[in-house]
Amino acid sequence: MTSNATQQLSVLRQRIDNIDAALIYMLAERFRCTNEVGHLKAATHLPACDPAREAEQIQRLKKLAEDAGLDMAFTKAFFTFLVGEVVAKHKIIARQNQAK
Ligand SMILES: O=C(O)C(=O)C[C@]1(C(=O)O)C=C[C@@H](O)C=C1
Repeated sequence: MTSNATQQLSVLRQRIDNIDAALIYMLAERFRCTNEVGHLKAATHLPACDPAREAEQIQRLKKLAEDAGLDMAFTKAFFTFLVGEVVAKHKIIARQNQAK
């Protein structure tokens, strides 16, 4: 590898590290928010999962992904994985509430 290529790789990796840090902080903030939703749902006996809301979110994300030039299949898979984690956490909160 030339020293120019090494320098370019280093600059790109620094950008990647910054983006990863932003993603981690954004995800943590999203989970803090969904944690509040989980407590609200448990207290009001709402189901952990809301398929109608998820369908709306996927439609919205489809438009955002198109505009941003992000692959829709990846976007949907990532969203499905993320919401699956949220629903699992909602269910844990609901069980903890029932045990009180
Ligand atoms: O909005 C809700 O009702 C949530 O529980 C949050 C959330 C999400 O992570 O965006 C998670 C589960 C639901 O099925 C829909 C959306």
